[in-house]
Amino acid sequence: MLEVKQVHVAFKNQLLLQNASFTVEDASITCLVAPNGTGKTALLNVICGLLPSKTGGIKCNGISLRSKRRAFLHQLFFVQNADDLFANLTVKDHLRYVKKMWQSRIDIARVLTQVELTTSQNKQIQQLSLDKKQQLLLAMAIVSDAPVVLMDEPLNGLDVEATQKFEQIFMSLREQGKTLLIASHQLDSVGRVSDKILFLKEQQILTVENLGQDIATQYAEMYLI
Ligand SMILES: Nc1ncnc2c1ncn2[C@@H]1O[C@H](COP(=O)(O)OP(=O)(O)OP(=O)(O)O)[C@@H](O)[C@H]1O
Repeated sequence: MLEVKQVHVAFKNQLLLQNASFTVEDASITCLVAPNGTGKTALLNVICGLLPSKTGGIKCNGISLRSKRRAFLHQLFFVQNADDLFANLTVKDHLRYVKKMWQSRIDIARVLTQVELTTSQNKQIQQLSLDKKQQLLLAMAIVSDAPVVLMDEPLNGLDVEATQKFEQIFMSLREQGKTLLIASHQLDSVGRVSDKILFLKEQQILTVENLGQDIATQYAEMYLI
């Protein structure tokens, strides 16, 4: 379980999160939804220790980020932006690196097949289209075998078929017991895969169970009306 308690994030004159708290249950998919620039990426960065929170604390499976940072980070894999991949390294280089860093036993060849990247495994990142980079980021998360995966806009740049494939992989990871926290603007996908939705509004997190209602309508009521 991921527990975020009373985090506070601000940049210069911009307050993004104030005493924001929520939990993410084991073996679940939680989606983080909010308009551009409200702080979704900042929150993911706080959870994985890349940005400090002035107050509160974060625990993953009972391990505190503040007091046991290394053990905490071993529990997580953060799927960041495709721009953060190393341009001159290959797909396979990235997967080998993750396997080593997370001391994982996951078979890279199997994951390459799962995400349909086998034929691109020896290509450098600079040769890849955005959808292939997104496939690689997802593959890295799977190879890490981390119990908790944070993803920042993993569906950006994907067509309908690739989006469906990603949704299936998210759900199969949940079946395997993985915990996913996904920031996304793709509200249809959010509706199909999430157990809970976190709406970031007025520096707070509002948690809503996904009971099959229309997410776009909820989003409009929350932010547009
Ligand atoms: N390192 C930083 N220094 C200063 N301001 C920052 C920094 N990182 C983000 N911001 C600002 O914080 C605000 C929130 O940014 P963030 O990227 O978290 O939003 P977001 O909800 O993820 O948006 P999007 O949906 O567009 O990805 C933005 O106004 C951004 O310019």
